[in-house]
Amino acid sequence: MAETSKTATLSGAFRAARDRLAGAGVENPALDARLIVEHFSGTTRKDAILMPDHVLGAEVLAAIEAAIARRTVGEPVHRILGFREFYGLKFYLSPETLEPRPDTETLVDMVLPFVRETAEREGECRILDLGTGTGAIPLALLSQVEKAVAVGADISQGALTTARRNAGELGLASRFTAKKSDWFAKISGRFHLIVSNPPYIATKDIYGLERDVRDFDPHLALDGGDDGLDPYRIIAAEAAVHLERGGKIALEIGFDQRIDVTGIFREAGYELAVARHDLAGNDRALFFQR
Ligand SMILES: C[S@@+](CC[C@H](N)C(=O)[O-])C[C@H]1O[C@@H](n2cnc3c(N)ncnc32)[C@H](O)[C@@H]1O
Repeated sequence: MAETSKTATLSGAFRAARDRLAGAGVENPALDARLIVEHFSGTTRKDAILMPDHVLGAEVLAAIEAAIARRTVGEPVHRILGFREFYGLKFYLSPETLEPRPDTETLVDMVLPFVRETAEREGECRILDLGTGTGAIPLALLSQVEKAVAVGADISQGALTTARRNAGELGLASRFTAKKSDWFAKISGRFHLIVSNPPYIATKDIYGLERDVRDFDPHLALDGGDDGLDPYRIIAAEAAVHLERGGKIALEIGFDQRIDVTGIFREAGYELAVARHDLAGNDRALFFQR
């Protein structure tokens, strides 16, 4: 990164970073260079256009250099920045949290009308998110529906600390409770909506995943057991006593799991009400009712 160290302007730092990432074979070098340079220099896209000759100090250049070095060896750009945007909101990450993915916005879009209608009709909508990670799903819903409240459950204490932080940063802490629980084990009460993006990769497939997922997302967030379906079986078997009358269950699934997951929930007495594709056209979200 010697070139960046010598280059003290905003545009120079960006070019050097982009060229370094391109040389290392990073997939979107210009985008990642921009995210890194902007973040560590505290500048915006507008600054890059309006003041390309803005001089960056030695400390900023050193931080950019360190970040570029991490990116060249495969660390995902949002892990380096420490946050990722989801549903237009900023979510801080930690080693214990999955990076929330754009595909999961499909799930939020699918359930949002139900959350709004329930909140209007009942005066509130109580949501339980199983395996909450950063809190991305329930916090996105709370940001859209003022009369909604949520419990975000996770078995990982580190994830819950991050989810609590995100709720606070987003001004949603008064309507969000982070709860340590092995699925339903410590959950009490009934909810209008149970939502989950559980770990759904078969154990044997984890080592074949893309390196940025396999090496940087926590395996606890990925591993769904022998066939990837264990969490769905638990949720299908135990959800009923936690659902309000007319309550629904919404799940993210792997691209090839629609038939299996629908079968698991049918056997437990649910019918598939809605199925949604993600932006790539893959099956991604299922909505069940009794
Ligand atoms: C695929 S990640 C989803 C994270 C977040 N909901 C999202 O969509 O970005 C699955 C989450 O389930 C949690 N998890 C794994 N096993 C669990 C269990 N037995 N009980 C509760 N949560 C669990 C993981 O810690 C992880 O946060």
